[in-house]
Amino acid sequence: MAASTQPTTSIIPAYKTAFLQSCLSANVLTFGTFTLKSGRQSPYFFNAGSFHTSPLLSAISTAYAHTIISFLSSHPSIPKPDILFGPAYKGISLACSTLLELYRLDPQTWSSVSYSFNRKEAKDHGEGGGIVGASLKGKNVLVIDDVITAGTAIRETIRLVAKEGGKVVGFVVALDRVEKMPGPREEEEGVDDGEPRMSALGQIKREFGVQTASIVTSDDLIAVLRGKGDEGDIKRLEEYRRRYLASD
Ligand SMILES: O=P(O)(O)OC[C@H]1O[C@H](OP(=O)(O)OP(=O)(O)O)[C@H](O)[C@@H]1O
Ligand SMILES: O=C(O)c1cc(=O)[nH]c(=O)[nH]1
Repeated sequence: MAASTQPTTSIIPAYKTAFLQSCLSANVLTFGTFTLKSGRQSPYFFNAGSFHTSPLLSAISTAYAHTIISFLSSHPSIPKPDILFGPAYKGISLACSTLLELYRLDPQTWSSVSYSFNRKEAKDHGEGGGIVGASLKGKNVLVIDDVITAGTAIRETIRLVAKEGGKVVGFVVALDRVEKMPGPREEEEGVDDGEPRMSALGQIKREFGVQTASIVTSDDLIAVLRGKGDEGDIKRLEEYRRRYLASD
């Protein structure tokens, strides 16, 4: 039989399209000059805090829940998580609302899973300590966060979970900015040396053996923005991406 000459089309899952639409309606992407956690100056910023109404919170947690379910089913070696952990601050509401959505979709699997998050400042009265929700001791922890850029936050979280006696078994973000890891010069002086480097997400996989997934990447966001956003904003975004785009 002759090979088909039809171009192959990839099917985008409905939850991903719905999530991208809700990113547009929530104006989750803003343009300007933003100093990131890594110190990079970015012309765009993904603000997960924009998902602050019930329909938007439901849209983002539905997208996380479907991503997590397909992530776990495509990585059968990942042990069943005991905890969904959301790093402060933005991870907090995301972990809580996503756990509810996972329970709604599959109560049998998710009813025994707890949420947990850290305090940025430890509390020295009442229950005290730096963790709110379930204890991490001896637990398999699935981390969910809003965005990954240079990977500083997930490294801090892996260290924190280990200090609390748990083990990070997976990491899921809404947006992978697909940016390269900072080199030594960037870490010391904040200056990019122009060398190609692996993405923060790829490096986390390689260094810690932690499997990762994202709902969308910056490519997906740019694709939906094209033709809708301001030309100058998109041009600056693309210039920035050319500079920091990861090699993997
Ligand atoms: O991959 P990275 O370079 O670490 O950047 C991404 C991290 O930066 C932000 O955290 P931040 O602590 O700034 O924000 P928040 O308190 O608003 O959650 C964001 O929520 C990610 O956790
Ligand atoms: O790298 C960051 O700090 C960062 C980037 C981004 O797009 N959104 C965000 O909340 N933080």
